Amino acid sequence: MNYTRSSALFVKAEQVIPGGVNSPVRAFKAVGGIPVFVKEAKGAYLYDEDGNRLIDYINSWGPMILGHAYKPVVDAVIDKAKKGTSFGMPTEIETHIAELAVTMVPNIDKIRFVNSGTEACMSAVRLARGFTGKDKIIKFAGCYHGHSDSFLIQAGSGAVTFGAPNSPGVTQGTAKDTLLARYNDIENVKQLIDANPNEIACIILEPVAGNMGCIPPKENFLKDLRHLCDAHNILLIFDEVMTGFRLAKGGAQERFNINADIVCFGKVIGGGLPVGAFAARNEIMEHLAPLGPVYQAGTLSGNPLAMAAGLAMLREIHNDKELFNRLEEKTAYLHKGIAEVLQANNVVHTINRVGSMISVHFDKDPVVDFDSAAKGNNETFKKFFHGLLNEGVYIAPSAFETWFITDALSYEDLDETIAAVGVVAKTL
Ligand SMILES: Cc1ncc(COP(=O)(O)O)c(C=O)c1O
Ligand SMILES: NCC(=O)CCC(=O)O
Repeated sequence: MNYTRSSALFVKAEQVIPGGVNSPVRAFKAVGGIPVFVKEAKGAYLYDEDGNRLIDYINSWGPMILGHAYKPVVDAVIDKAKKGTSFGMPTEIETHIAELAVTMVPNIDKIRFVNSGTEACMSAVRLARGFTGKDKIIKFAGCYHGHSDSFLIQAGSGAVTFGAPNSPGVTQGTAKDTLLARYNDIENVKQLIDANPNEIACIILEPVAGNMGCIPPKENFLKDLRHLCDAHNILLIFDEVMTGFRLAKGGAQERFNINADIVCFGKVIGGGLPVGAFAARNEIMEHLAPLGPVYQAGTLSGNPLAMAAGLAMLREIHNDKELFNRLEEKTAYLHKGIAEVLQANNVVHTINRVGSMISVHFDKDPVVDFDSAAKGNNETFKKFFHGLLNEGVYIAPSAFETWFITDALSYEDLDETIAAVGVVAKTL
């Protein structure tokens, strides 16, 4: 593989963009080397500026569940763009996507659209505080809820990849209201609740963690959190920015049959355009401006292009009865294939998978929380990453990320990927 043009473009970008990237996870700092510059993408493939074809397992970090440049989504955006790109006034399409989302997702009456997952989670916590009249929140080490101040406390994803899970710039005043728990450890959550009686507004979590690799919730973890929240007048917030419209039509709530009080969305709901959303029952959403006193706003919120992309995407997902089965089967096939070749080459590993989220960890022990994820051998991961890139397979340049499987992947693509892992495994 030749990356001459990517290298040249990166040098130029570094002159005018910090680190040459507009989001840190795109940099290759944790694995070394030069980020690949994309020229275009179609279906399961990226085509970079040097003319390389890569099988894509990042998929824009989740949104492209049906593949890149998916025709119904692209057509909807082109059609809308011709009619004006932003009005700052209500449009009918906002109601259409809201109606569809409320139909697909359990236990929500109303949904408010914003521009990113960060905004969705930030607003959801403000709403929970406004609704309960309490200040503190519980979050889990290794979970990532975007880059707003309250969440950059032992945050996962790029924050941990680059060694700043507690970012400078977050004030002590803000940090003291975020209590930190261990993922999958219900006793730890109980201790925090007991130590802060009547002070906790909400517990926010990724119902399947995807920002420290993929970590499934242990049996009963979500159910026990639900019971604790009910017993202590705490709102349960599911951050479904990754899992929403990916693990099932109704996301993790449907898949695990647990109701959250507020649900956050991003990624898939925008079809690849900048969209986030948060949703809840009427009783909670009535506290939001202009109905209630909790303020939240946005010049570009509900933007017509973003709503057109999101609506086209949700319609496809809603109408395709077999989509989630296909995704599950493809991901299970990949899981089995990778496990076999790593085992055959005596590479110590653990693979986690839920639905179409999967991650490979270079450690023999189960990966169930942040500490066990951080134990993975990063030197092996670096070789694995670069080895796969050299074979034309693009995974996230960090061990603290999940792979996202797209329906555009064929079984030939999966076989090619497994063969590439086989080649790389010999070098680990
Ligand atoms: C679970 C989760 N929540 C929130 C976010 C923040 O979303 P965004 O990057 O759109 O701000 C992300 C990813 O970025 C995420 O994975
Ligand atoms: N796990 C990483 C993400 O989901 C977000 C990507 C970004 O921050 O650019």
